[in-house]
Parts: sequence; structure tokens; C-alpha cells
Amino acid sequence: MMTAEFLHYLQTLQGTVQHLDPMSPLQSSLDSLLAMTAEAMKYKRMALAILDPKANTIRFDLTYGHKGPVKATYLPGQGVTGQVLDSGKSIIIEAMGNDERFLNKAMGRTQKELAELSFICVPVTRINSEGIQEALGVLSADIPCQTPEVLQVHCAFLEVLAAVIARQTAYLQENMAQKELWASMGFLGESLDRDTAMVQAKIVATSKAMAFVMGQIMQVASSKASVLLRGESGTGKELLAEAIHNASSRRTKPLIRLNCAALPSELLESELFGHERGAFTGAVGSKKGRFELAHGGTLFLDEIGELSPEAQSKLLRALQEGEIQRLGSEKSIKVDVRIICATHQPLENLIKSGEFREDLYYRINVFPIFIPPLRERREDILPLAEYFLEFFAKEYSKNIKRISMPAIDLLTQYQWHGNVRELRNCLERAVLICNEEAIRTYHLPPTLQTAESSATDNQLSFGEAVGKFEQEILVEALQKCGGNMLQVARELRASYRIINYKIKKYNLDPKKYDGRGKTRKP
Ligand SMILES: Nc1ncnc2c1ncn2[C@@H]1O[C@H](COP(=O)(O)OP(=O)(O)OP(=O)(O)O)[C@@H](O)[C@H]1O
Repeated sequence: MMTAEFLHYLQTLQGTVQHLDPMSPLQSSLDSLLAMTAEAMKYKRMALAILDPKANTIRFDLTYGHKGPVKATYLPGQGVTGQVLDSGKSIIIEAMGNDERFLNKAMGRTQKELAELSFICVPVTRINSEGIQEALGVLSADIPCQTPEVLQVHCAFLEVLAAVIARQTAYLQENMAQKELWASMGFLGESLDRDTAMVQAKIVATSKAMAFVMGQIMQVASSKASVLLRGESGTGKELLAEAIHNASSRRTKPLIRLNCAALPSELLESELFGHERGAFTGAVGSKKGRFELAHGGTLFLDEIGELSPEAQSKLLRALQEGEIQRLGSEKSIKVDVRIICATHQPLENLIKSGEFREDLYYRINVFPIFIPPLRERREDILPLAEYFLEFFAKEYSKNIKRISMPAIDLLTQYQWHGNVRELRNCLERAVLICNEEAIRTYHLPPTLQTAESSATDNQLSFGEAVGKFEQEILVEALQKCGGNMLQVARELRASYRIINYKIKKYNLDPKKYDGRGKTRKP
């Protein structure tokens, strides 16, 4: 191969890698990556098709050179696309028009194009948690007919590109699964896109563990079965109780909440069951309890382990007989209420110590759902962080678009003992103090950077941490300024001498960043 050609391949690859590095929104960053590659390599079309594991079909998620969404899908093994996915091996079609394997199902190529184009299709794979290579999808390109040798080189180039985008493709595949989940949660029937559903349900559930939880929620929502949500504080129990209610036929009726730990036992009973005038000192009028208020709907009892023995007996009666009595009244009132309880305590231990009634436990534990702590479902951390970033940026009218890569590393390594609530608070604080277009490590609380709090043991000294920040700022500026150090100095409001010194100190190569300017569209 000519040196010039080789250089061109490398430069295009370098451009694409840099393109992916700053965490701009996934779909649009991959979209522009396809466009950039196709233009640089003179490909007529490019496509990334992803396997939808649930439906077992291959869908075209991103395309370049094709107007509108591609409706056609492939089954594994079907056509070139399906065969590449199935076998995990690339296929080169030298002439589209002369090869039976080529179905031309998706892009509607003309006869003229079929006569003039070659097709290269390579697998996008990753090593899964069991160490097995699995196919996520395929990357393909339509390329003006070339000699077999040249096509081989393009194929090798596309295989490297496929490896580069594997992580992003895995995210897209997970998003796909979530989209379906939303549609099925569906807020009954209508299919929703992820954003609409998120606004309605406000639940991010990318990990397999959370997808399982959401599946259980869908399973139980339509029944009247009592649900017991179990999980550490801040894992989202209340949010899920809301989701069960919203996905049930009771959604037009009230969802009433009561935190059993928030009130002393005397008040708690009157809150739950209501009271008549004069039932106790201070009961100047009669009042409906939460049970009555929830009639036809759902009652969510948080921290159920905190109920007093008296309240437990009354609750049991209400559940067994479907009626309650207000405090100070003999009259029974019929109530039709679905109960969802939540606890972070092991109720079984409270039963052993005589603090919780076993018969009540069986009543409320008809359908237990365990919500794993955030540290056991790390795939949810980044989508949650992005969701909270978007939410708080809007709330505080800040123009923050993304989270820098080093900050993502810190977020995903941290142990999150306060679970999603702690992550939410962390992002809210970061958005408040951030005046840039990205959340960076120094916008995150220092607790995220200590070894005890993180899943890794790479504790940084003060000097190392400062160095890391400096490097991060420099790399971002070099990327922005296409490696031009004078411009970097201006951008960072520092002298050229200092920038030159720091760049040498951190062993950065400004030339590495000027390729981007060349390969990018003007
Ligand atoms: N999967 C999720 N997607 C989006 N937001 C979430 C998710 N899980 C939790 N949150 C948010 O995290 C915060 C804490 O959640 P929530 O109050 O439901 O937790 P909890 O388990 O009921 O906590 P506690 O036991 O302390 O009452 C809320 O602001 C909630 O909206």
C-alpha cells in the first residue's frame, strides 16, 4: 500500500477516535462519526445495524447516505448482514449486483448502484461479563467497486472502526431494550419514545438488574396484589411505587403516601384511619384517613417496619376485611385500596424479635420486589447521571451539555452508599457550581476521589489530583483548538510559555490534535 493511502486511513481513524472521546450525546456523536468516515473514505453509504436481543432482529439504528429511517430488519443468518452477525466474520461483496447473498432489502439501491458498488460488512462485538465474545451488531459500507486487495484494506479499516465504537454500540443496544420497556410499561397501550416515557415515569433502568425489576413491576401492576418493595435507602422504592400505580388501572384514582417513620404512633393511626370529632384531645373536627383518601386507588406505606403493634393490628384488619374504622367511631367504612409497602429493614429479623407481626408480613409480602443498590448495577450510573444533568441544567437554566470522561470514571467507580439519591444530589451540586459546558472532576465532591469510597484503590495525592485536573483542561483545550498552542494559551488565559511547559510536563503531543481539524467537515 502507498504511504499516502496508509496515512489517510490512520488520520481518518484518529479523527474518529477523537470524535468519540468527548462524551457528546451518543446517537448524534455516532451519527457524525459515520458521516465523517464516509466523507473521508468516499463511501457512498454507511450503516450501523444493531441486534435487538429481545425481538432477535437486526435493526438499522444509524445510517449515512440514506434519507429517513430504515424500516427493513434482518434476522440473524439472513442476508449478508445476518450472516456477519451470526458468524462474527466480515464479508466482502465485490459487486452487489452479481452476488446472490446480497439481498438489497434495506436501502433500496438502484440497478445502476448495484452495478457500481461493492459492499463490506463487519461485525461489532464485545466480550461479555462471562468472557465470551458476543455480536452487538454490524457496521457496513457501500463503496465504489475496487480491486479485491483494496477492498481487503477497507475491510480491515472498518474492523478497527467497529472495535472503536463497540462500547457505544453496547450502550445503544441497552437503550433499545429500555425503549421497549418504556413502551411496554407503556402507560397502557401507546408506544412511547424513551424521552416521553422518562418524563412520565422518570425512571432510568438500563442495567439487566433494573430491567428485571421493571419486568416484575409490569407483571404485578395490573393485579391488586400487595407489593413489598425492598432495598436500601435511596434506591428508588417510592419512584417504583408510583410506577406500579401509574401502570395499573387505578392510575386515574389517587396514589396516597405515608411514611410510617415520620410520625409518632398516636398520630400515625389517626393519619391512616382518620378520626371523629373528640376522638382525642385536639380532634376538633372529623377527618378522613389516608385509607379513605386512597379509596379506588393505591396506598403507599413507606418504612413499614416502623409501624406500632396497634397500628399493625388495625392495618391487618383493614387488609383482611377491606374495611376500616376511624378513631373514636364504631362504624366500619368499606375501602377498596391497593397496598404497596416499602422497607429497607429485614422484616424477618423484626418478626423474630417480636416487633413485627408475622401474619401482617405474609399479607403485605404477596409480591416482594428487591431493588439492588446502585453499586451492584453500575451500568445505571452513567445514564442516571446524564438524566440528572439534563434535568438540573434545565431547572437551573445552565448550558451544560455533557460529563467529561475523567468525571465519568469517578462517577462509575464510586460506591454510592446513598444510592440514586446521593447521585442525584451530587449532580445537582455539580450543575450549580459548573460554569462550563461540561461537568468535570473538580465539580464533583472530593469524597468521590478517595480510595475508601471508590471501587478501585487508586487514591491520588493532592498533587496528583491537581495534575489530573490540569491535564484534563489542557487536553480539552488542545482538542478545541486543533492542537494550536497559541490558541490554547489564549483560550486558557495563560502565557504561551506556561502552556508549553505544562504540555511538556504531561508529555502531551499537540500534533495529535491537529488531525481533527483536517478530517472534520468545515
Ligand atoms: N431509576 C431511577 N431513575 C430516576 N430517578 C431515580 C431512580 N431511582 C431513584 N431515583 C431518584 O432518586 C431519589 C431517591 O429515590 P426514592 O425516594 O424513590 O428512594 P427510596 O428507596 O424510596 O428512599 P427511602 O428508602 O430513603 O425513602 C428520588 O429523587 C428519585 O426520583
